[in-house]
Amino acid sequence: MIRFEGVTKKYDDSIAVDHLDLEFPDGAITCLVGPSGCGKTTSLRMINRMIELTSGRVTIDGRDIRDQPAAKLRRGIGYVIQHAGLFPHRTVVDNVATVPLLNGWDKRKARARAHEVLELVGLPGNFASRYPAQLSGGQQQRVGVARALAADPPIMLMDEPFSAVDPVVREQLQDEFLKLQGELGKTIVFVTHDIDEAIKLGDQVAVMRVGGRLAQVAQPAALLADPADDFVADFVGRDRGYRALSFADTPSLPLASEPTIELGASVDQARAATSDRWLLVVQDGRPQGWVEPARLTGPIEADSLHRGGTVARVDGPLRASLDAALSSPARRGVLVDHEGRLVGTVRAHEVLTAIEQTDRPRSDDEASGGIRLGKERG
Ligand SMILES: Nc1ncnc2c1ncn2[C@@H]1O[C@H](COP(=O)(O)OP(=O)(O)OP(=O)(O)O)[C@@H](O)[C@H]1O
Repeated sequence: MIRFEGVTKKYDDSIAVDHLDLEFPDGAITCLVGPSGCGKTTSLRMINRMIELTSGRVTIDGRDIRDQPAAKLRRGIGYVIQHAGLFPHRTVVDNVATVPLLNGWDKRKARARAHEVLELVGLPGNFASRYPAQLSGGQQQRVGVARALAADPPIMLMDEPFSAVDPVVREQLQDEFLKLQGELGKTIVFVTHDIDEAIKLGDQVAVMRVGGRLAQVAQPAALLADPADDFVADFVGRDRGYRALSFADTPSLPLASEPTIELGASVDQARAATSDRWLLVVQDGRPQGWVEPARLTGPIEADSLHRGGTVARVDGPLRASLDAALSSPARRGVLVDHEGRLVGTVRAHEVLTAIEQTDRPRSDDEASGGIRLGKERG
């Protein structure tokens, strides 16, 4: 457990972090989020003593971080930054082997470990001998994460690690990161200015305000349901009610059975299957997309499908079901089981009725028993 007690950082004429009291539980991701200049990076860097605090105390497992040399402290703390910060003249494998080598491992063992963690972050063998410039932004970030993991530190500090890549890659990196964390269970401090990222990744989210003060720390669902004040409410955004649905499991929705047609079926078969404008196409029971039978000119092929519309897991969050209903050209949201097989369809108003009947996320979780780890993620 990392603990901040009255931690303050002053520069000549300004306060970057002001009496911060905060706990970062073991095995959990704590996101520090807030507007530019609110002291997120300063807080993060005080943990590995890249920045020395002015007053207060930071402890790791009860031990003051100033009780040991900074270099030794840092060996137990991985550090990932925006743009990865890789050494441009070293190959990927040598970049990743850096910390194990510094820790005194022999070269062969360090490289073997580097290959192992590269595999973990989804960069198989042939990437190892490339140079950073020969990788995409997303791949460079993966190398950055691999490098931080190489010495298997219990703590990882991550400073906007995914913010320099495009939104699609970012989402992919976030998903992979959550999966990896599910296996590794590190204690992670994750700085971001993006509240959506904080809510998606954090087991707990600490919102900071300019002046380096803590505005609120809570689990994501509680933060959305019950922001402490106007600043937090504004920061988490006006659509927070909708986003809170990510944490509400789908109660039993009134599912309708949906007529379907197999991919490859003829025009006549499609027209006979429904009198509705839209018909759902499946392959081995798995929804593929919608067609309009009246417009078909030949057998149903993959590229004649209207692919608009998401599918949602029947046991997933309400937000996904609502998305599925709203994005479907047929206005019927497609729900599938854990293997992607069609279970039925639901309409938006039926999801909204279910939402009306759902309890709002509780905001007093912390008070009633500490933070809950390994929450379901929506
Ligand atoms: N070396 C320094 N000297 C003086 N002031 C500094 C120094 N480093 C940071 N600051 C100030 O401390 C405050 C907090 O900076 P910090 O980088 O921690 O913010 P941040 O929340 O990480 O911002 P951003 O999201 O823009 O990176 C800012 O007002 C910044 O200008």
